Amino acid sequence: MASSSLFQSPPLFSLQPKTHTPLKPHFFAIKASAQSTPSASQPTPPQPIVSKPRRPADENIRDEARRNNPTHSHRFSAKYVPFNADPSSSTESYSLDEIVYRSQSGGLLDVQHDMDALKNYDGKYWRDLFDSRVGKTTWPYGSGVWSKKEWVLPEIDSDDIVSAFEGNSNLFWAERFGKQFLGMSELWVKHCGISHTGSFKDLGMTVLVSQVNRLRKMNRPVVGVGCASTGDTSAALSAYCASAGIPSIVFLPANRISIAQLVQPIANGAFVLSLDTDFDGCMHLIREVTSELPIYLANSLNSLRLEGQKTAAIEILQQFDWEVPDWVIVPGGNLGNIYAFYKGFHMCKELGLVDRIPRLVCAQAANANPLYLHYKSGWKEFKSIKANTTFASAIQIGDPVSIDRAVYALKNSNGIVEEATEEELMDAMAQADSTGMFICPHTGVALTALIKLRKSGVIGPTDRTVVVSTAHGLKFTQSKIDYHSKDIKDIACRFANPPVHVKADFGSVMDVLKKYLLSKAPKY
Ligand SMILES: Cc1ncc(COP(=O)(O)O)c(C=O)c1O
Ligand SMILES: N[C@@H](CCOP(=O)(O)O)C(=O)O
Repeated sequence: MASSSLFQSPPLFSLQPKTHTPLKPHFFAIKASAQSTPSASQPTPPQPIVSKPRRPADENIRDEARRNNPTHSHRFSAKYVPFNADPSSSTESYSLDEIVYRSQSGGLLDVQHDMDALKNYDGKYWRDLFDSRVGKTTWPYGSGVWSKKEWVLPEIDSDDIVSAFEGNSNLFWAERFGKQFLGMSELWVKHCGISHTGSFKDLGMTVLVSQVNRLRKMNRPVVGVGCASTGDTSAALSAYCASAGIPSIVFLPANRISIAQLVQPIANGAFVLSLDTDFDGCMHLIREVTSELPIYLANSLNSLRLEGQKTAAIEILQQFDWEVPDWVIVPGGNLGNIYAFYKGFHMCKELGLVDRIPRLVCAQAANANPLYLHYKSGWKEFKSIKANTTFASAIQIGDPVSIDRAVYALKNSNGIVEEATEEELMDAMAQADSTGMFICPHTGVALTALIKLRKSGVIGPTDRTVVVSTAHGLKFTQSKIDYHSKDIKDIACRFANPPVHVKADFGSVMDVLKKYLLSKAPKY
C-alpha cells in the first residue's frame, strides 16, 4: 500500500511489513419454571451469583472458585462430531480431550453439546444465569465467554481455564452514523475488537488455549500451539499461550500484516515464522506441520475456537435484553466467525432464550471474495481463488477452511453475502470514524455491505441492525494514514481529513481558524 507523505515516521525495526441487562436487584435465587425444575436424580444446577462475603485476604479468585466447587461435578457434556452429519446415520464422535481436527471423511468437525441435558432448564433459567454473571470478577465467569461455560466447554475444570476476562464488549449505538449516512435509527456496532489483544479472536482463543492447558496437565503430547495468521489469530494465540506458559508458534505471510499485529506475537514471546507466501500458503503449511509435530492447531479449522466465538452472538441478545435484532453483519475471511454467530443465535433459539434468529450478512472484500462469488452463482460448486491485496488485510483469504460452515449458516438464516471494493471499504471506514468511531478496514467492509443493502431497500430504516466490528482500529493506523494523506492510487479518498500545516504565528493561525469556523457555523 502507499506510504504516507504527511505522517512519515522512522521505521521501527527491520521486520517492517510492506505492505445485560442491568442486574435486577436481588432477583436470585432464581426459580426455574416447572419445566426447568431438575429431577431429584440431577445434581444441583449451576447457581446464579449472589452477593457474597469478601473472600479471605490470602485467597485468590481461582482458589475461591475451587473452594466453591470442590467436586467439580458436571452435568453437561460436549463432543466432536462430523459437521452437519445426519445424526441417524453417523455414529462418529470424539471426546474433546482427543486431538482431532477432521472427520474420518476429511470433513469439518463441530462441537456438539448434550442439548437434552441443557434443555432440562428453560430459557428463563439460562437468561437469568447468564445475566447474573455479567460484570463480575468471579472466576471464571467474569469473562463474557466463560459466563456461558455450560454452553462452551462444560466439562473443563475452572482451574484449567486461561482467561483475560475477554468478551462483554461494547454494543455501541451508532446514532450519528445511522442517522446521517443511512437514515437508520437502530444501527448498533458490536465492538469485538475492544478486547485484550484487539480482535474477536480472544473469544475463541481463551477456549482453545484452556483446553490445551487441560491436555498438557493430562500429559497429552502437546508441546506447543501453532497457527497461520493474517495477524489477529496470532496475536490472540501468543497472548493466551504466554499467559499460561505454553510455547506458541505462528506462521505469518511476510509483508502482509500490519506492524501493530506483527509486534504482538513478538512481544508475547511466540516463535514467529515470516513466510514468503500468502495466508492460504501459511494455512497449508501449518496443517502439514501440525500433522507431523506435537503442535496443536489453533486456527478455526479447530472447532473449539468457534465455541468461544459464538458467545458474541449470545452477548448481543443479552445486551438487547434478549430481544432479537433483525440483521447481523459480519466480515468474513476464513469463515469460521459467521458460523460461530449462527451457532450462538441458533442455540439461544433451541434452548428457548429467544424465539427467532436474525438474518445474517457475510461481507467480503471484493479483492478476496470467494464466498461472494459462490453465493452469486446460486451456491453452485465452490471455487477457491487467489486473493488480492486488500486494505482489509486480515480477510485476504482465497481458500477459506470453513466454507461449508459459512454456507450452512447463511442458508439457515436466510442470509446474504455482499462485497466491498477498496474505495468503498475505505470510504465507509472514514465516514464511520468521522462520527466518533475508530474502526478497522474489515468493519469498513461490513459497513459497506450495510450501505448497499440500505440503498437497495433490503434493510429498512427501522430494522435493528448490528454490524460486527472485528478488530481495533489502532491495529490498522497505516491504512488510515494513507487514506487521510490522499496517498492511495486510484482512490479519491473523498472523506480525507489531512492535518493543515500552518506558519507558527498568531495571524496565520487566526486566518486558518476563522475560515474553518465559518465553514462549520450553523446555517440559520
Ligand atoms: C479483523 C478480522 N475481521 C474478520 C475476520 C474474518 O473472520 P473469519 O476468518 O472467521 O471469517 C478476521 C480473520 O479472518 C479478522 O482478523
Ligand atoms: N484473520 C485471521 C485468519 C485466520 O483465521 P482463523 O479464524 O482460522 O484463525 C487471522 O487473524 O489470522
